[in-house]
Amino acid sequence: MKIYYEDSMPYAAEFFNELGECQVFSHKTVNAAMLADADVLLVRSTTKVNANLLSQNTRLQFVATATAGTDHVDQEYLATRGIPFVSAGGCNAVAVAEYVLSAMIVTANKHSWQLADKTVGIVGAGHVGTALSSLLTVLGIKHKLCDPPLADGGDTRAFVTMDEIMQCDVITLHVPWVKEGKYQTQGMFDKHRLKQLSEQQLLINACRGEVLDNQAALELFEQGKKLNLVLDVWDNEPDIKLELIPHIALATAHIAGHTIEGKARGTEMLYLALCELWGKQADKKLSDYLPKATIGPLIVKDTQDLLKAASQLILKVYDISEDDQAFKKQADGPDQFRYIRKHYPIRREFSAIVVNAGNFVDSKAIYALGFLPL
Ligand SMILES: NC(=O)c1ccc[n+]([C@@H]2O[C@H](COP(=O)([O-])OP(=O)(O)OC[C@H]3O[C@@H](n4cnc5c(N)ncnc54)[C@H](O)[C@@H]3O)[C@@H](O)[C@H]2O)c1
Ligand SMILES: O=C(O)[C@H](O)[C@H](O)COP(=O)(O)O
Repeated sequence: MKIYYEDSMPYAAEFFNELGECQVFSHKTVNAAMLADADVLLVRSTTKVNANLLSQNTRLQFVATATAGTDHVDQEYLATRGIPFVSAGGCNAVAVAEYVLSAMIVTANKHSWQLADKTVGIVGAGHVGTALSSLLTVLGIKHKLCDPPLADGGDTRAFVTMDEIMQCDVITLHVPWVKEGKYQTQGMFDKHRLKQLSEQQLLINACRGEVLDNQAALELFEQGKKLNLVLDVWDNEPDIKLELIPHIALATAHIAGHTIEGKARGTEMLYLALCELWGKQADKKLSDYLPKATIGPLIVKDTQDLLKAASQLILKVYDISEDDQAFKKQADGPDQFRYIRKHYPIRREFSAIVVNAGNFVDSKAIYALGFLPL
């Protein structure tokens, strides 16, 4: 069996080499002829899987993406050919939730906000929204969820409307890119919604660029509107609107989910799916491959205030302002956008970091954020 996988999938050789004959490709050069003899195609979000790419292949029996988002895959087309498709929903939910926390802490420090007094509006209560909600609950930060598809489907959590979300101090977007229909998300934050935001609010987009109208944001900034935006994702990546970057409070290159764990979990999920499809015993696991963290053990300095103590720890593990500075310095076109993503430094999740909570008044809460006890 020939297994083709994208070169940006960590540990793909370790997971797939024994399952078949592996071929590695880059999204920049992959084409229909190259994939003509593939039995299995494994991608990340940078490879567009469609009729054109698969036009010379008649033997594919499995396509999968090691990502949460699936907008780069023409699933209708795969269905017409009866090719099963799997995605890695949830693989990087914790990474994105930790990214959002870092963005909130950096913003709070910059503007002397007390996060304990703020309310966070989470749009999209799937894997990422739920992971973020859990972290905010541990930290005692008030938050609201908006997810009409889940509400309509019988999810019993308390949901609010978008109008209520618009009143929140922090609004963070975790929806798929849906181009049309009842639950359309494309252009969800259009000029009308962006205009309603005040300088006191923070809007974070770490889902898909097309959910927030980038052109409208640029026009508002150019008219003098003050908006507090954190953007990890951009309209039309990698060829993004460079003029928008200087206006963005924290700007990053679609790396919110790029912890080692987040990316590698995606690979592991596809390995498990392929083993299941072929009725093979899965005998490999991610924990055998992940390196030990180079940070830590960290020590909790503050002994009383959970938010203060947690914020210090979180910024030691992941300080988004470092990514923001590097991005603003380097991003000058599509090649550079790709380069920054491909050469993203090693980032770990809280679960890889040992913390000595010492005499801290609420050590259970520290470990509930995911950190490892000493
Ligand atoms: N920046 C990154 O690195 C990164 C990482 C992971 C995911 N993502 C993006 O974030 C999205 C969410 O990830 P996830 O793993 O939580 O996906 P998910 O599918 O688990 O959750 C998405 C949620 O959005 C809800 N939703 C759909 N339409 C909606 C609407 N109109 N209004 C409100 N809610 C709506 C769905 O019901 C679902 O619960 C992904 O689709 C992907 O595009 C980006
Ligand atoms: O949808 C996802 O899972 C994320 O956007 C993911 O982080 C994209 O990363 P990429 O596949 O582009 O490396």
